[in-house]
Amino acid sequence: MPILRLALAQTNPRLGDFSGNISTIVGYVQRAAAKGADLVAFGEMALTGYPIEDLATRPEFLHLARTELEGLALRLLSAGLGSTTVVIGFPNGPISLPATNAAHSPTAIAHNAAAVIQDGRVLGIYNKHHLPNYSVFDEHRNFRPGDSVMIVHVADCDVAITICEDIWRDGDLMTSIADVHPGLLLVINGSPFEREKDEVRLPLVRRRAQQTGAHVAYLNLVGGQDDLVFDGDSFVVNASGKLLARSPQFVEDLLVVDLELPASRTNGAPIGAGFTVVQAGRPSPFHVALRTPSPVERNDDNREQIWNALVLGLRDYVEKNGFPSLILGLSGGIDSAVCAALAVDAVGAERVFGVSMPSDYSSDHSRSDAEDLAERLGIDLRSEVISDLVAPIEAQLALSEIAAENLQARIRGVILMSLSNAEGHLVLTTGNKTEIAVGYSTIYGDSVGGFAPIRDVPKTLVWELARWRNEAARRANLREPIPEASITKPPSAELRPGQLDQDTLPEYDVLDALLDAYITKRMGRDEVVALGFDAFTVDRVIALVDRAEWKRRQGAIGPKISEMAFGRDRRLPVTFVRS
Ligand SMILES: Nc1ncnc2c1ncn2[C@@H]1O[C@H](COP(=O)(O)OP(=O)(O)OC[C@H]2O[C@@H]([n+]3cccc(C(=O)O)c3)[C@H](O)[C@@H]2O)[C@@H](O)[C@H]1O
Ligand SMILES: Nc1ncnc2c1ncn2[C@@H]1O[C@H](COP(=O)(O)OP(=O)(O)OP(=O)(O)O)[C@@H](O)[C@H]1O
Ligand SMILES: NC(=O)CC[C@H](N)C(=O)O
Repeated sequence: MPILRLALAQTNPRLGDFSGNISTIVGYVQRAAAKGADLVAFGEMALTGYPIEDLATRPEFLHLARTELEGLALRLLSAGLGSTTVVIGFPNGPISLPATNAAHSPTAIAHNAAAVIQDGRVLGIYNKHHLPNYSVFDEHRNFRPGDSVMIVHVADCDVAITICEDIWRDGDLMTSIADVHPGLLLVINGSPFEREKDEVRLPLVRRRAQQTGAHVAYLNLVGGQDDLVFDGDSFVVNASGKLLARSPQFVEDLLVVDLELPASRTNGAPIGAGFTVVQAGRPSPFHVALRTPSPVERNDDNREQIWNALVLGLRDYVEKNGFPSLILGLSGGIDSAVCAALAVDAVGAERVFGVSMPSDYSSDHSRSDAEDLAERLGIDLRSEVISDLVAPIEAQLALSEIAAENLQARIRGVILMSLSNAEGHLVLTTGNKTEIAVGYSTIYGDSVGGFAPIRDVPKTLVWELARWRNEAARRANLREPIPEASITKPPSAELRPGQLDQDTLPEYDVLDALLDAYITKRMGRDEVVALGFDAFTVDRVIALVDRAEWKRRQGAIGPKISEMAFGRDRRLPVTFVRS
């Protein structure tokens, strides 16, 4: 049986940075070729970054992508890497610019595609069949579906190529692939992280292996792109679904494996309508057997995965947008403490700046806990007392009650944005998913900021993550980054004397369970009540959630970690009458 030496390049592209992405790609092909790989695969849209959204409707962008793809093929050839077969995701648009500007056309003009490159040329292109159009995906808006099945003949083996959503759907594509009996099904992905999604992907891939009788190589992107985090976690299973090799999550990686596959049935010759067969590899030279690495030991602790996803999402937002540093208000509470710890893990303590902004109602511990946090994290902390800034506005406008309370949060927002303008920091807004759900924040106040690291993290999970992060530090014999007092104190906005969150909101464990039913599980009011929640509380919470939609529309983006994040995942009208 022939042996295919397969390399999966789990890269972190920067969207639109063709020259940076191509340098990375050439580097990975070089490393893979040095290990004798016959085939090197890159992720979905690894050339451009993913998702490209409406850039897929811009002819100039598509034309540039095509030119860069052809340039990559020539660059690989001139670097002596021409004989290695490369599969890479890119947007496949019209080769020449149309006379009229197709960006104004309502019809998609491009395919979400994978190119097969060898000997300085693009040998073939596979266009994704199944375009996801749910959750965060809008691929029917931006792409046309493909209709041909692709088999690449390489190293005496047949390799079927698919892209991400293709393997999530039963039907003709999977059946057609099974009929050809390829040795390997290669699926290149841009599959965003969600907690527990790995528990869906692996069984799905195993099922496809058994259905097609082929080994399956699942290759994912890694990195943060706006509100999405790609976790990598690429892996290979054999035809019975046994896990052979696996890349780590949340870092770039090159996974090289030897796969003993059935000999090619196509021999690179055409096999009929609906199929594209690409003759790529020459018979592979004699391989010195490779010791396939045993699959990376996975720590299935959900909290660790979520923490790492949040860190990567924040780091890549900062680095890919070129921010030198981060700034956030430190109240001594748990949300700002967790955001600060994430920030330090993402970019290092020297690039994180905290501001304590006490008011007349701030407790002593709000200051001392913020100081303790800053000291533990090794970050800069300055103090800006807000009382003298609040007083004249409050007096001039004769503000009282909620208007006066919110003014304090707004003055803090002004301070943070002013320091951002003056010193160049990106402002982090510290709102968690629970508060964002019920609108428990001051618009243009504590919701001010450019990135929201925990916007998809419910309050009860914020506490769990804080405990996990401290445990991780203890296990490594390091100092716990988050003061215990910030974890155990009752949450308070401290906008009036003695204010507690629970004066206004149900207990957080009840509230989070209720929100999970209404938001994540999309249950109706009666279904939520039937779960055992008090009907009055259900009505009140649902009303708060629905009424806060306008605030969410204006909120900063942040990493998605759940199956139902606010934003692209959950799109509801602002103006509507609830019946
Ligand atoms: N549909 C809609 N479209 C456009 N605008 C709409 C609107 N509905 C209300 N508005 C506007 O919204 C304003 C009210 O919103 P906003 O000014 O935010 O104020 P509001 O939501 O009334 O009050 C903020 C709440 O958040 C709490 N808070 C504040 C700060 C921090 C924390 C914390 O613990 O982290 C909690 C605070 O205790 C209070 O309960 C109205 O004056 C109105 O102008
Ligand atoms: N005294 C303060 N000094 C600095 N920042 C503050 C202060 N009070 C509030 N903030 C900022 O406003 C955000 C909202 O804080 P608030 O205390 O109102 O509620 P919270 O949602 O419980 O947050 P936290 O758990 O961080 O206290 C804080 O996370 C912090 O960034
Ligand atoms: N890019 C895609 O096609 C992704 C869709 C797929 N179901 C996933 O999230 O893994």
